Amino acid sequence: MTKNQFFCQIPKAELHIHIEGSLEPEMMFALGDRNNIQLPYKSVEEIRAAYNFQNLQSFLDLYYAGMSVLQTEQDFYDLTWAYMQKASAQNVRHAEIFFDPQGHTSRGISFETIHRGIYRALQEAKQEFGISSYLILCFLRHLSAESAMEALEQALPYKDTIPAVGLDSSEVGNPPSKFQKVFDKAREKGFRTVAHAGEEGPPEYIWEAINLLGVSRIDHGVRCIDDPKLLEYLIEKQIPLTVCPLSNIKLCVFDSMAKHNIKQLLDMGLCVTVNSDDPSYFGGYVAENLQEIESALNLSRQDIYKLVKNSFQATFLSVEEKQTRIAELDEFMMK
Ligand code: HPA
Ligand SMILES: [Zn+2]
Repeated sequence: MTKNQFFCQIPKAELHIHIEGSLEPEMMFALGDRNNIQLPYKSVEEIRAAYNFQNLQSFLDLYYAGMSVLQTEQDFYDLTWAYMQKASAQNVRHAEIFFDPQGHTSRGISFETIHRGIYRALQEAKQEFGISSYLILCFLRHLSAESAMEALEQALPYKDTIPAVGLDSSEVGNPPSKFQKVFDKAREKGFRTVAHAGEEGPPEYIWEAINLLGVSRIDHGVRCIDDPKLLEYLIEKQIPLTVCPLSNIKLCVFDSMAKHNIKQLLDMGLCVTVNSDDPSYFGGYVAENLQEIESALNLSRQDIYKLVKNSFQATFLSVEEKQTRIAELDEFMMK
């Protein structure tokens, strides 16, 4: 088995994927044509060439512009189905998938249209590929808390199909505390919570996500390294971090993969997991993320096993479901 085959075939979970960030340039063009939306690019190559980012915001500007081609239920279905096909090809057994409804409702698209398209693709992927999945509604933190509250209200009729809410978009200047009331209401309604924190923002934002938003996981969280007390807490409570290595390099969170701190965090005993974030924009799905860190950081087979096992442990699946998937992983490792 080649390395490439190993990383594709090892059974895994993905816990940090923005479905809108899986929009490949080819589909962006096709949907633009289908919906008569003019893109500021002449070709797929030109789109790929534009993906040179200096920081999170320079990426987000293109990410929100790219979303404009998503108009109909079928568009959301096609986007999600393409991701699930890719996930199946990389033996993702379970995915917890972010979507950004405010990025679409602000363009006049109904919550129902977005949800129906995405959810239908997830149900079909369960049937066809046996991949289980959960949806996580992300609030856009550059918008107001009132706007987030409105998105939460819109989601209530779909509560049974959206087990958790999260927080994404421009981090610095938009701390978790801004959304405390929204997250209080979400938890009261039975949603679990997660939040992007400590990607570009300081460790204090990670503390706020834990103490004010009651999160079960931190998305990114790599800047916890600057706060020894926080490291101790994350280790003791085994609060998972959904780390996205290729994203961190593309958005200049680290200068190079050799300087990424994921191996250090793993060795310290944190529950770190590997994920793709926005695979179309950052140049790789979850298997490529695993393979890149393996070679840049000299990871052992045991390190890879631990990272992948953590990914199942950190899901919102039941204890029994986790055990079943970890048994499948153990069987693969013994082959
Ligand atoms: O990595 C990210 N960080 C914050 N917001 C995002 N929205 C999509 N991807 C990201
Ligand atoms: Zn993200």
